[in-house]
Amino acid sequence: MAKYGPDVFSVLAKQYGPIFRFHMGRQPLVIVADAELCREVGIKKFKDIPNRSIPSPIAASPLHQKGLFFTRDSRWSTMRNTILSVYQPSYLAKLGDVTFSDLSLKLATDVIGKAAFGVDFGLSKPISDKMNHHQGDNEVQEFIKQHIYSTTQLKMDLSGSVSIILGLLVPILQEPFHQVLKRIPDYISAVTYEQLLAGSATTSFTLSSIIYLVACHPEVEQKLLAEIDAFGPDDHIPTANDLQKKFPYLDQVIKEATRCYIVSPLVARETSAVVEIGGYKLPKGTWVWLAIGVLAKDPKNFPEPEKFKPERYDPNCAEEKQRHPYANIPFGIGPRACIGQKFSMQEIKLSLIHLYRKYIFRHSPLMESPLELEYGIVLNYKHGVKVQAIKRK
Ligand code: HEM
Repeated sequence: MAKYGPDVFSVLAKQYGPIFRFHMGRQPLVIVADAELCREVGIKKFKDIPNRSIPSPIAASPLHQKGLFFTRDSRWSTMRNTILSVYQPSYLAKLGDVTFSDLSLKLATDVIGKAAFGVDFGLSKPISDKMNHHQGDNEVQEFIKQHIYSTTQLKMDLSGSVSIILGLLVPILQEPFHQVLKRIPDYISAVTYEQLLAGSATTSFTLSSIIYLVACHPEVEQKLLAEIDAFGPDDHIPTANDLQKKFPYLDQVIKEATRCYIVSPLVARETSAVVEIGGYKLPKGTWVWLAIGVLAKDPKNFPEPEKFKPERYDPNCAEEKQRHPYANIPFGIGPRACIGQKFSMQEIKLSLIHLYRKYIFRHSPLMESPLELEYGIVLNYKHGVKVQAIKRK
């Protein structure tokens, strides 16, 4: 099998069309790579395909199966409603000011730490502050260190055989995860840990993508800085409402960056009854994987899909008006979509506003070009996004 890398589903979609069937061993699997069909799966047929089915080190842990990702039906909906209340925009406003650090994973982990656990991990504080900061239990610090290690070091090998390509992990890579999960009952439940897992690597990847893309598009940078500067002086902190309404260009930049670098190229479901999608009758127990990474690069909806053009999301632009509403769904689709969407959008906006008020960024000569990606728990930058920060004014 050729070495495909993260674009494996684009290659398969070109070969087999927007919906194609597979078997993984005896497990029937359907891959969907078209906006309209994804809508059908996500909304119309949701009742028939409620739970996830991507094999992963997370799914392998019996403890984690108690979390939101892998529970079903009424238990899932009770849990989800409880958790959702934490991630309302007004809740983030109450958390106060967040300072961006060059390590966005630490920043994102800190923010979730405060929101989900009410604990200040202090990861993104300068070292001098950390010395004075109440660190609490050493074991908690050790747990967080392991968490950061697991989120960055776990790899899915997408260049191996089909079964590996389709998401199975080399068992040895599961070990760091098991180490982390073993510690959880002492501190927090599986559900809260899930928030940390789902909310840190994803948000950090998106922040890094934006910094990377804006740094090599001076016209975008100029427009973005103008919008941020026009909001007011540096000590004028935007409210939740300001973030939603007063930064339309920043919105476009974030949407376009999540399209160019989609953090989770696959979204998964499993049929719990016979169901018909796109003319196929799928038996109960079929895995349905939505290849949302392929959608995001579909030239029908995004002409010149490889180009970074935030203006394509301008509400007045013809491209935006004609586009299928589910053409780019980086947070998934339907009742089972990401619970942290609004929360992470606010977190990303607030971080970027703070950041661009003080700095602009240029690519470091130490960074490879083009950037190399790899699969971890979600998509990740293989060698990181390396930039030089230049102080403004
Ligand atoms: C840029 C940031 C993020 C991206 C791109 C992202 C993406 C996703 C995607 C694609 C899914 C699967 C949706 C589906 O199956 O239809 C998902 C689910 C989920 N996300 Fe996020 N996510 C982000 C941030 C967050 C944050 C900050 C949190 C927590 C605070 C979070 C918590 C969750 C949870 C708990 C689920 C499972 C929901 C369920 O099964 O009902 N995510 N996310």
